[in-house]
Amino acid sequence: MAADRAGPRAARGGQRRPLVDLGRTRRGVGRRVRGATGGQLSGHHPTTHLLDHLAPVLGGPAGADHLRAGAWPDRRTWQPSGADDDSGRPLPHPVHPAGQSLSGRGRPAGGEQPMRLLRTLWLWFSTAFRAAPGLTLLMSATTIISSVLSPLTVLGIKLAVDGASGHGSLPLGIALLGGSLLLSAVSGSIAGPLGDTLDERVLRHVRDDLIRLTSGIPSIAHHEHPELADRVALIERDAYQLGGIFRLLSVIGAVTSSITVIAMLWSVSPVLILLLVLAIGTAAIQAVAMQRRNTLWRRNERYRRLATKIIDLLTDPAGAIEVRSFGLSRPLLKIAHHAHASRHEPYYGVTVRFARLTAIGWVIYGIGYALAVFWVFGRVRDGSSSLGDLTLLLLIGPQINTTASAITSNVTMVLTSFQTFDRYAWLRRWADDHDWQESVGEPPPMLRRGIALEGVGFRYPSISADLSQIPAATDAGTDRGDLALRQVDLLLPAGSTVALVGDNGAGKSTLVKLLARLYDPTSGRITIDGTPLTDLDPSAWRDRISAGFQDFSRLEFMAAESVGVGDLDHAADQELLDRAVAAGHAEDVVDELPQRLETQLGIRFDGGVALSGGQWQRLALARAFMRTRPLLMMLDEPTAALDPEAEQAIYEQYARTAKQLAAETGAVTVLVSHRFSTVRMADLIVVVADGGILEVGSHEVLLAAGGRYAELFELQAHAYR
Ligand SMILES: Nc1ncnc2c1ncn2[C@@H]1O[C@H](COP(=O)(O)OP(=O)(O)OP(=O)(O)O)[C@@H](O)[C@H]1O
Repeated sequence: MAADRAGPRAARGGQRRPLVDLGRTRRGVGRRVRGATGGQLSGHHPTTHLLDHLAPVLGGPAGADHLRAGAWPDRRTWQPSGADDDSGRPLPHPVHPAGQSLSGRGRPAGGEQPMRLLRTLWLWFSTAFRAAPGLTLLMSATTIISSVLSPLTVLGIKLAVDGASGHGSLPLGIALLGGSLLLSAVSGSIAGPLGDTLDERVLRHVRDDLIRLTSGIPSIAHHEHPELADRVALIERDAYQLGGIFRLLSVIGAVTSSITVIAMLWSVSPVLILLLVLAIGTAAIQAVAMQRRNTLWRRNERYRRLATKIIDLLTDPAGAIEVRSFGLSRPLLKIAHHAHASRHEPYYGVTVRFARLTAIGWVIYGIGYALAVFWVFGRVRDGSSSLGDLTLLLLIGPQINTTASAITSNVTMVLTSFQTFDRYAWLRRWADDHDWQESVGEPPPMLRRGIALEGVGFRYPSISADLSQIPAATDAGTDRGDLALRQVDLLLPAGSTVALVGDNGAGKSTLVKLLARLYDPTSGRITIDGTPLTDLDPSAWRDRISAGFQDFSRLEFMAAESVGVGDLDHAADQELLDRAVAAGHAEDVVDELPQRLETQLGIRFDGGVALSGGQWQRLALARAFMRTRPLLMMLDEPTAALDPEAEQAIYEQYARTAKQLAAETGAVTVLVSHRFSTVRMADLIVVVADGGILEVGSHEVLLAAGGRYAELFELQAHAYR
């Protein structure tokens, strides 16, 4: 069987779906395996499977023999996909490196470019001022002052030497020298600590803003798109570069000091300007190397995310059992090691290559400088230059390469910071464009007609190659293609309980997520009593939803909070809490806790207690019962971790709550379940298949119709007989 499966895969050029997909942006990417997932895994050693699937992600050979045999793949052949290998060879996957294009895939049109530049510069200025206005002004002044001080010191020495040898004004030289040394000492002593403090304030400000931006976006699309995830990770990583605006001013400093150096060299002989040119050329090689390394870091961000994910998996107690029992620790570590290597090795290659070039450059500069000193020495002897000229050249020698390095490294730093700011600005725009601010309507106090899906089609954002396409108004074709849902027309009548059934991957949970407006449909619309869901304020709508999910969160708070956050406005209402705990059949769980609802959950906290999967699920269910007037109650296989007795009790509770809510608010209860004994209690059963609706009707009607529902029901009933 395994061999059979390997055949077609091999024929497709080994393009297998990676287990951890971090950067693919084409059709089919990001979709979970549908249907017989277990079948796919069987026949493979789990480790082999894992490595087979990860190989394309890492850009290595599709097979995992090299790892199975314990042999490391030749890293020279392991260029990460999309990586800049400097060889000009075509790269295996057309990866869209994070941070290259900032609005969709293409570069912005010519007219947009200056505006974007101005917006980004404005963000740079305003970020520092918002974070620490006084400090920013002080640091800016200090930076400008210090940048002219050191050349002035040298000029002061030249004047003093010339004055002492009777060729100029000694007092002026001494005054200039003393004044600049004094100022230099003062500004130097405050610049360091102040600069660090300013950087730290800006960093904190940016981090807070990032959290606000990403958690403030009402949709969850940005958590799922690999390119977006890369960008957010890069902004977080490079946030320190968003530091004080004084860094931008230091470029002005570098320019002024180079003008001073040029003037001083010119005063000795214009030929000596060549020394500065030579130094700038060499420093530019250094700067290009730094840029190359930065580009590599950015391009290979996906490897860092992969390695981090693996380390998290290895250290997370929740995954520990599977990792250990499948013997995944070693292979996972190897993969993490390779991910790191794929990220670091090209970096080292660039570093070594450019280090050689830079060394040669500085040797040439050194020889040039020595020749210049001999030449000026000769001119002093024949009287065409003064002793002050020679002193100036001797003193300015180190200044020349410091100035050259300062110019290039400042320009590089500004460009890099600019790119980071550009990404930051892009994220802010993206958050702005996706904040659904235009949705301001309030949901009705109670449902009269119901919730309707009209021609709803949906493609997951992770499948959109282009970030600007989230959400995209694309057509829902007849072929499912990339669509998780296609042309769904369905009315969920007010006051009804609707059960969604269907195979794994049919689209049931996707429907539920759209009802909660975690995403907007790609086509078609959802209406609430005739009002488009997109017109309703997303928070106001979510305030009227209560939900229990299969993938519930284990909120390691105090037990009371873990339940209470189901309705934040009433999280401290003891009566509500007790009612919700009773409705979620979590009383036993709470009774067993040492301080009942006041107990800290989670063993990683002081005095925290561990709960079993079922106990966590009961608390999650209690959370779902906190809201008292929902318009929509969604239960997506919320009892998977419960024993059959508890499950039955919970469903009876749901039925009672659904009836009560139906009478009070006309609420719709949507239930996703594979258990037909539960499903049959629903008023309406919807059979979902391949992203569309196959059958709709009551249990009796569908059974009599003898279609897919009847088939599935019989199958399960037979299994229980
Ligand atoms: N976040 C996601 N990004 C991309 N594709 C997704 C995502 N979640 C689900 N899909 C894909 O959408 C399709 C429908 O998935 P959905 O979770 O809705 O199925 P389901 O009917 O709830 O399945 P199950 O019974 O297994 O829970 C599947 O093909 C799945 O691979």
